Amino acid sequence: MSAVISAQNLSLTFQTNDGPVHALKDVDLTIEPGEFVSFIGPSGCGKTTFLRCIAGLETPTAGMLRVNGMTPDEARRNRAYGYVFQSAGLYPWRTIGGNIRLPLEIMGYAKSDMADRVQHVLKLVELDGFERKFPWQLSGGMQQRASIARALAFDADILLMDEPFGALDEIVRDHLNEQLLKLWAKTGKTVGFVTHSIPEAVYLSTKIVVMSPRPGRITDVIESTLPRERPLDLRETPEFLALSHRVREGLRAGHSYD
Ligand SMILES: Nc1ncnc2c1ncn2[C@@H]1O[C@H](COP(=O)(O)OP(=O)(O)OP(=O)(O)O)[C@@H](O)[C@H]1O
Repeated sequence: MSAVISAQNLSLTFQTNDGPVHALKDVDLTIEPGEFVSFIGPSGCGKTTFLRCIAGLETPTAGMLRVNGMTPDEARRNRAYGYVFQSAGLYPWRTIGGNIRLPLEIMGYAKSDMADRVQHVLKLVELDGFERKFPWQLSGGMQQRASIARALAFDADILLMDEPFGALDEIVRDHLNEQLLKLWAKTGKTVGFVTHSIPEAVYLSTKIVVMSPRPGRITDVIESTLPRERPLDLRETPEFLALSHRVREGLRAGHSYD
């Protein structure tokens, strides 16, 4: 099986007025098809920068990065991924259906195909019936689901998600975590997911990447031992707590508390 994402000695240094910022240093990581990989670490450890490198939105200063065997730039032009941001980023003057359709319109999909795709992804995120609503008529959690639907609409096999549920309350977040796992099981996508939450990372992932800042680097890669089927109460099991403990220890070791 060939890797979906493969990074070797990947570094990215930003030149700023205050001198160089080592956002990523010697990052090595392989992500296989169908994995759900979370990136967790304190602010500034390079989580977003790494996701943006995968997406071809930042250019690494050293090392090798391949996405579906291509350079990130080629992969981006091949529409290899859908990207979900922290804020849903829906256009308020477009309906939910109109927002999901927008990338498809830009890519030149046929009208009937677009209509089918919109229906299909709305169903996947359990928003069927909301096509004609405007974003401001939906709750924060529903808006985030609509933005996931938009990222799914064009069949990219990679889903990159940058703290998509960070701004939501815990109960809504729990629900969306459950839904996301179901969606992942149904679609078989490879997911890269940035979070600050240990329970979220452990609950969702097949692999947890712990990162540390200054320079931004990977300090631990944890293969999950949890089953793929994950009811929410799995979070109270000893196995879940042991994984959480390992993530917390990793974060503690790399944290400077300033
Ligand atoms: N365009 C840029 N120019 C200069 N420095 C940048 C730029 N983008 C990011 N950085 C710096 O690179 C480092 C890594 O940033 P990044 O946003 O990837 O961290 P993060 O782990 O995602 O943080 P957070 O959890 O706060 O989102 C930080 O020190 C940040 O200030």
